[in-house]
Amino acid sequence: MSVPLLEITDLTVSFAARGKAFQAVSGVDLTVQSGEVHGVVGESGSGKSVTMLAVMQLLSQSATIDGSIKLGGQELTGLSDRQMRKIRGVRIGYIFQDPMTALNPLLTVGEQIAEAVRIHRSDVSRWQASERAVELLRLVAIPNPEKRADQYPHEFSGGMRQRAVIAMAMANEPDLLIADEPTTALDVTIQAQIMELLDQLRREKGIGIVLVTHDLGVVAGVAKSLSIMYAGRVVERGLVDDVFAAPHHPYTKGLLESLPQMDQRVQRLRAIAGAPPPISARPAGCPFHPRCPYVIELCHSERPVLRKVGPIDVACHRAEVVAADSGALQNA
Ligand SMILES: Nc1ncnc2c1ncn2[C@@H]1O[C@H](COP(=O)(O)OP(=O)(O)OP(=O)(O)O)[C@@H](O)[C@H]1O
Repeated sequence: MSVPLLEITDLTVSFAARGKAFQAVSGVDLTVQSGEVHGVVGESGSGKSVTMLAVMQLLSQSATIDGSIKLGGQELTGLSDRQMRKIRGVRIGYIFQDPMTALNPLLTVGEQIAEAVRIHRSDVSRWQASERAVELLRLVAIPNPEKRADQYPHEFSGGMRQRAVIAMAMANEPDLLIADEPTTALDVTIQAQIMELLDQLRREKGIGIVLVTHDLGVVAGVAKSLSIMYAGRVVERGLVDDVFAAPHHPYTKGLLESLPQMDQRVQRLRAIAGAPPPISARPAGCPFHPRCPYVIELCHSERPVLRKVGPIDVACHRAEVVAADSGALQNA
């Protein structure tokens, strides 16, 4: 097998507060291959963004990173700021949640994309960069890109703005695109169009994409593999088809059951009761145990580690029972 595009091994990120260190992310392993979309899914506070910001080395000074992060085999932890600048925006493109924070309201969209090109390429003239901006707007299927390049962000709709941000992230033909909740602020139809665009970039450019989201439904159509995060850890991972066919972790099963489905037989959606724990108060044993319908005594004291059950890696003492229930539901 070729070298993975992104290989995170045993990543732990801690934040210092009031003289103590709290782990936001603990022992995370994550692998993304070129040409695939990998979904990273979990509720707010599960550590998705912290993991991705660790890859970009954009975490605050109070963060300590342990473990290994390799891009195409090259270790990123320990690189200087100067070295990381050559990786950010060039080999890795990052799409933030809210396009308005990524766009400067005072510059035209074309100027901003051109700037993203020129910041890393001193050999590109102003004129060439403007041409490239138009080309990139065309790549992300913005109609009439020559005219659109001269407009300001407020003249774009929400979906168009997100396309412009994707164009900016693609400016230097990165190998990896990290999309952090790229469709949260958009309505469902536009969401689907943005997902289609990301999938098209994957197919045409062969890039790897990490799609960060709290919504399992978003990854369903576009990701090949996924990691489910809870309380700073990966609790389940595998191919999307396998996980959807029979989730092995009660948390994943809960996320799936709270999704609206087209062929809805169960009329009422079930949300997972309770809330994820804050980093300062993560429970002993399995971090999900206070919310888990499958909880047994063991879960209070012993934290389950990821293990292989069928085609899936899962961190749950009761994975076999959960999988059997999930499979039974599918076949009902
Ligand atoms: N700079 C920081 N200092 C202290 N704690 C932090 C810092 N940044 C993040 N955290 C904590 O780390 C945990 C994980 O946060 P993270 O933003 O990665 O979650 P997330 O899964 O991406 O959620 P969301 O979907 O809300 O962005 C949270 O409990 C958060 O409060």
